[in-house]
Amino acid sequence: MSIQYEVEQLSDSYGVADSFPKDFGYGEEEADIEDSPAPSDSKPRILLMGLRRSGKSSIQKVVFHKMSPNETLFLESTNKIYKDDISSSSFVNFQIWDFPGQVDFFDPTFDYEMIFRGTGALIFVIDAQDDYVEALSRLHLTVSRAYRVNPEINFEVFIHKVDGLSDDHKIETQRDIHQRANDDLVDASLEKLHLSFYLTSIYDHSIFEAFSKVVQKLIPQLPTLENLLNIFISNSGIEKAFLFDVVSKIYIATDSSPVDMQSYELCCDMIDVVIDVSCIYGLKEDGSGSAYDKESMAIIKLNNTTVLYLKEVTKFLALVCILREESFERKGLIDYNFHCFRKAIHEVFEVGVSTPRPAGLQAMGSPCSKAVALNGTPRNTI
Ligand SMILES: Nc1nc2c(ncn2[C@@H]2O[C@H](COP(=O)(O)OP(=O)(O)OP(=O)(O)O)[C@@H](O)[C@H]2O)c(=O)[nH]1
Repeated sequence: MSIQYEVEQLSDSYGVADSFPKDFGYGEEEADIEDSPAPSDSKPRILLMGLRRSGKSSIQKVVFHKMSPNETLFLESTNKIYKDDISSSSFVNFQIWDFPGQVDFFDPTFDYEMIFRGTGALIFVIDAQDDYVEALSRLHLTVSRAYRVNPEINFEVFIHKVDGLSDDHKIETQRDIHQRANDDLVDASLEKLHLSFYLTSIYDHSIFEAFSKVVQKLIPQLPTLENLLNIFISNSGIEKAFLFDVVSKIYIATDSSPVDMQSYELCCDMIDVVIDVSCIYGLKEDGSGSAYDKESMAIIKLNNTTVLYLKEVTKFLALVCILREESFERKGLIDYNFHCFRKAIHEVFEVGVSTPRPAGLQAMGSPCSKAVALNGTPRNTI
């Protein structure tokens, strides 16, 4: 599949970036369990828990630190809570807490009440390539304790390392784990505790897809974002659009049409290409500057008449669209609608969903509602 590649934001220098640009770097801190929480610990958090060697650190490094899966083979075992505050470089304004596999809930110094009270989602990682009886027992202990402290937590189970299983074995393993985990909850009269299950691996996009679903549940503006995307694509002749968190390739929202993994993977690959090329050619000689800013955009034309179109939305978010080449001939219309869309997104996050529809959305419902559809007939959008 040959591709033509136009990148608008190319610097005139050829500084070679030795790593992901600094403004995508984010603070990392290690702390003992006993450490008193710093103010930043008041942020909602996603906890990554599970037995030793289940894959927690690998997931965090691959998703939020652009580590290649093969490098995770050399990760050292975690013996402290590893708190990764990614909000400085990611839309995901959460802290990812990577717990060491041997956390003992009965340790009096372990303040699990403080931990669970500020938790938005608890991800329990199970190594599907290993015997998971002990993992299921630890899962039950963990979620039942967390639920008693904070029943609002979203409980997510990553059935991980499925790359080593056949398709039949994957389905059988998911069914077995699902059945056993829910039977344990019924036995403990915890039927109201809902577990969500995902088949994941760091060696494909399944881990990004699963994390996307986890994060979307924690975004109160999600319905508004989906509505904006639906209006945008229907008035622009676009087939599919994803709102991506650039650093993690998590999509925080998409339009209402079904998500097929091939489209999602194509968009993830486009983000990787754009950021990697921008890291090499988009920075100044001294390595300063940003590989991604409000001028960032990219167009990739595939040889199957599909066009991938990437546009910056905020410092952390990019819109990636998939459309037909003939639709892309109306780029002016698309860019005008994108302008309204981008303005509305900024207002949604500035104003929050609790207030009346922000002006940006009204723009989507007034000038943009006169946006001429691709077939040339104006139609109302809202
Ligand atoms: N095949 C496969 N291996 C994986 C996957 N994810 C992680 N691993 C491997 O599993 C091993 C353990 O990964 P870690 O991320 O260190 O596991 P952990 O849960 O953080 O372990 P502790 O730090 O001891 O708690 C490493 O060798 C990883 O390369 C996966 O999706 N598939």
